[in-house]
Amino acid sequence: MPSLRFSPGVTSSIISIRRASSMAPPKLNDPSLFKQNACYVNGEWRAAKSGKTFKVNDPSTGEFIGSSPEFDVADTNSAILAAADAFPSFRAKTGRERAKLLRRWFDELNANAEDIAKLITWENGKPINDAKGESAYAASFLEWFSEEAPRIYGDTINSSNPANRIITVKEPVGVCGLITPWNFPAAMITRKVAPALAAGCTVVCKAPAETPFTALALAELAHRAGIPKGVVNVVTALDNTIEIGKLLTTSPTIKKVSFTGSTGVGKILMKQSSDTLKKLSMELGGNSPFIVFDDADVDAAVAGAVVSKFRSSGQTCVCANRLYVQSSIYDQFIRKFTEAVKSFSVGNGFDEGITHGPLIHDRAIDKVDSHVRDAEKKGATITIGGQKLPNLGANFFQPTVIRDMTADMAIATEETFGPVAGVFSFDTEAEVVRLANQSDVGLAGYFFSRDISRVFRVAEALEVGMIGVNTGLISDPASPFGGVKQSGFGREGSKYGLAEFQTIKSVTFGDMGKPLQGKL
Ligand SMILES: NC(=O)c1ccc[n+]([C@@H]2O[C@H](COP(=O)([O-])OP(=O)(O)OC[C@H]3O[C@@H](n4cnc5c(N)ncnc54)[C@H](O)[C@@H]3O)[C@@H](O)[C@H]2O)c1
Ligand SMILES: O=CCCC(=O)O
Repeated sequence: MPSLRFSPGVTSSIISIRRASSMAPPKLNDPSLFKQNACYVNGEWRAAKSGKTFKVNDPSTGEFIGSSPEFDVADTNSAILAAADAFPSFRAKTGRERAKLLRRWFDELNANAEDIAKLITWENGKPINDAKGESAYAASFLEWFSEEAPRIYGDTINSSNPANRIITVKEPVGVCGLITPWNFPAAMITRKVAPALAAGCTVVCKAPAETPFTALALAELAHRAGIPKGVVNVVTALDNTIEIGKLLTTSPTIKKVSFTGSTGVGKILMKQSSDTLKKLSMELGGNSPFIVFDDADVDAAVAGAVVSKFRSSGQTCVCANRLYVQSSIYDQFIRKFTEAVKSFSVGNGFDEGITHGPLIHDRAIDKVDSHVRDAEKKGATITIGGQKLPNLGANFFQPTVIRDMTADMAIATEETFGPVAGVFSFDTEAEVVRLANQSDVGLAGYFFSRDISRVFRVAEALEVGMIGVNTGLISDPASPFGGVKQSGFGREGSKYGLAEFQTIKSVTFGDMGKPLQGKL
């Protein structure tokens, strides 16, 4: 298919259009990883009892990729029962045994990374190099938590009663319901499943309807790694999504729900979970501020803004959404940032040299377009991009930079989730911190500065769960990932990610006698 490249010196014009090598489906090295019409339940591949399926289309071409089962409540309940049956023996394994299973899954994923990347690009649209990066990122959670599994520690605590002794034991919370989004079809799953298994939990994962095939391929690799039947179950649905969400949040068998997605859906799931008082992790939407102070290295800030804003065509929850640049370097930043965006190549993620793919669907395009039109109408200036790209396909939008943004524009308060960088100007540190914090959500925040006291001041003042200082990329299995305010609660990755799947049991030993006193 055609691709579009931005030309230096010309705003948003096409300088190269070339044909893709082939519109044919990608060839997998191992075609058996492409699981159609079957979900993974109790170690087996099962169709929906109703026989119903839903269609999955390539967001780049609109072409049909394949069908996945439309699981209903009864089908999903069988997965919950399988996870419940598997729980007692899986929790009884030692941490070292669980570590070995996770490590084998990690090895399987790495051995099949090329195929997993192809599946990601096919159903999500991101460029193949980004998809390879995601496959490695997904594997990194399996590796990280394989290393955490044997290192689960409790405490010994001094009791208030001199005759007592207290210890704590970390236990797996139980059967977990996991719901993940399409923007990282592999990594959002392993970031939940790996700590769950490390802790000794079993899981039912509801894969997103846009990207089920990556999820099902991960299940196949878990199977090959020898993960016991029922420990990992992956179900898919489109029309029955809401019913399955209700089941996962109301079933008394499920003890924990971990959700990644929008704040609106997170609130619904949290309400539904209240009757059974489930443990919850909510990784929800963001509206990240990205601040450039005038003492910053401007070139580094531009590079950081490019990666933070335009990674996955702006479809990550930690993407910069509001860029604030200090007035004395505003014009310089805009010029360099616009130049950097001109070097992007937009097109089908399988094509050579493509840096940015499509958005996931037409609703995403409509939202992006409405944000751009709103800013334009209210007086902002587009320095590059700003239009849909129908020549490439229905889901393509030009990477866009907009200057002279003001607080009344939609981008100031709403997550765009697309390739649009709205750049605001500010004068003082206090002003920009106030603006940055004027948001209901608080997932990530970024700023560039070389003043060490400002670095600490601003990092402490921003109301977000994660901060990048002089970097636009903060994702790392070693770092706790999660938000504050209406970006949710709970952390993924790191030792805190494991704790989300554990409960703490205290054991008090009475009648232990008084400590020895006097001269021994
Ligand atoms: N904080 C994070 O770690 C993180 C990561 C990725 C995406 N996100 C957020 O996700 C949003 C984009 O993803 P989206 O538009 O697909 O989000 P979404 O909330 O619409 O969907 C996310 C997942 O939830 C499922 N879902 C939707 N409604 C449901 C319901 N009523 N019951 C059960 N499941 C339901 C969907 O099928 C999908 O699998 C953005 O707001 C983004 O910031 C957050
Ligand atoms: O979109 C959310 C996840 C992004 C990441 O882990 O870097």
